[in-house]
Order: sequence, then C-alpha cells, then structure tokens
Amino acid sequence: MTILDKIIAFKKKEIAKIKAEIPVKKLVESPNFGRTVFSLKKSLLEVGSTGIIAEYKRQSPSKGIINDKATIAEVTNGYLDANVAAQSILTDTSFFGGTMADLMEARVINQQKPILRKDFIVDGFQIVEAKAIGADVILLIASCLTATELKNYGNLATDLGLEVLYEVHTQEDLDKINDLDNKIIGINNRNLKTFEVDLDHSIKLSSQIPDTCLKVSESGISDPKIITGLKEFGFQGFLIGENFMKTENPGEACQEFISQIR
Ligand SMILES: O=P(O)(O)OC[C@@H](O)[C@@H](O)c1c[nH]c2ccccc12
Repeated sequence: MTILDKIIAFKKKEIAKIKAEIPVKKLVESPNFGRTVFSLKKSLLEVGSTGIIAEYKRQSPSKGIINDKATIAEVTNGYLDANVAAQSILTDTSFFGGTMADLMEARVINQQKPILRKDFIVDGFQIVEAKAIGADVILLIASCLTATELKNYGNLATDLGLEVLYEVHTQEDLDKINDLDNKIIGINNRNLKTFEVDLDHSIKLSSQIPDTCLKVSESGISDPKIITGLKEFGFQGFLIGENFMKTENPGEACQEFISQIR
C-alpha cells in the first residue's frame, strides 16, 4: 500500500465521520455561498501576471515539518505583497498539518486573489465544504479518482461556481479526464506514490495537453530560471510551496523569487 493509498483510505474514513456530524445544508448556509469568486484562469492569464501559485504548507509526508512557525496571516500578507497570481492552502491536517480554519483566515485577509483548497478530494461533500470555507478553486487529483468521479466532481465544482485544477502525473491520469479543452491542468512533478521529483516531467507531458488548456507545473520548483524554461513549453502557472515555506519569511522568499524571474 503506497502512502497515497493510505491517504485516500484515511480521507474516506475521515469524510464519512464528518458527513455524519455536519449536514450539507449547514454548509450551504455559509455566507461564502454568496461571495463573488476569484478566477484562477483570469489571474494566470492577466497581462503581467507572475503566474506564481504560492502555497502554505506546514509539513508533508516526504519532508516532515517544513515550517510550523510562520502563521497563515503572515504568509498570506507576504504572498499578496509579492503579487502572487494565487494562493494554495493545504487543508489536510493528518499528513500536511493544515486546517480549514487556515483557509478561512486567509480568505478574510486575501480579498483579491484566488485561493486553491489543496486537499485530497474523495467525496463531493469536500467540494461543498470548499465553497463554504471561501475557496475559489479545488484540486482534483486524477491518480486518486476514477474518470467518472473526475467528471462528476468537476461538474459539481462548476455548479458551485468553483474552478478546478485537474492534477495529473502520468499519461494514464490525463486519459481519465474527459474533454480536456479549456481545463486548468496541473502536472505534478512529484510522484505522490514514491515522492520522487522530476522537473522534466512537466516538459515530457506538456505536449499531450491541448493548447486550449491552461498549464500549471507543480512541485520541486526552486530556481527562477526553471520558470523561464517551463514558459517555453507553454506553462502559465507555477505551484511552489516548500521553496518558500522552508524559509523564516515565506513572503519575502516569494518576493525575491519573483524578482529574479526573467
Ligand atoms: O512543496 P513543493 O515541492 O513546491 O510542491 C508544492 C505543491 O505542488 C505540492 O504541495 C502538491 C502538489 N500536489 C499535491 C497534492 C496533495 C498535496 C500536496 C501537493
């Protein structure tokens, strides 16, 4: 059983418990159901966009504790000052040390850029939750879901006014996504089963993604020069977490990184 299998099995049990305690209609009462969402697509395609999707991640199964000092408020303000295109916030607690309260706190501060709820979505309930806590975008990880789930959860997110970042690692993952056109496709350079990171991954798979899609490269990005190279392969979004979070001041690290992108 890979770590990904363990995470999915754990998430399914966790969701089953939460669904028994919180009725969906309670979630729908959230004022966030009435808010205007920020579009990740629009933010990444804006003239002069930095393309940086900066992540708040306290820990990970592969690295353990990354940063348990920098608060979500400090990092959100720092990322906004750095003019990121969007924020990504881990809301998984057991494996990544995140909480939904983190995203809710960031939403109060960040009233101008899209927020991606980074979690392992294995049930539609979590998509309603994402809307209720103020997310604009959810992540659907193709290697965790069937083609039918990807389609159904994608439709549910759209019905709720949320955008979807479809994450793939292999051609097989990509083949699960029906009607690729115009979707936001993230290529994870990290194999979630082995944690191996290979930046060439984005480049190898990029040619299989239609030009109508918005391409995002995820994970393992630490050198601003890599951004220039990835842009030559049509990437418009770059999801970066550890390179910023491992520093004392992730916002400043992000600002410095962006200043070096040519
Ligand atoms: O910290 P990194 O190597 O910059 O990676 C960020 C992000 O891509 C990574 O956290 C991530 C990408 N897809 C995920 C799915 C679940 C959890 C985490 C992730």
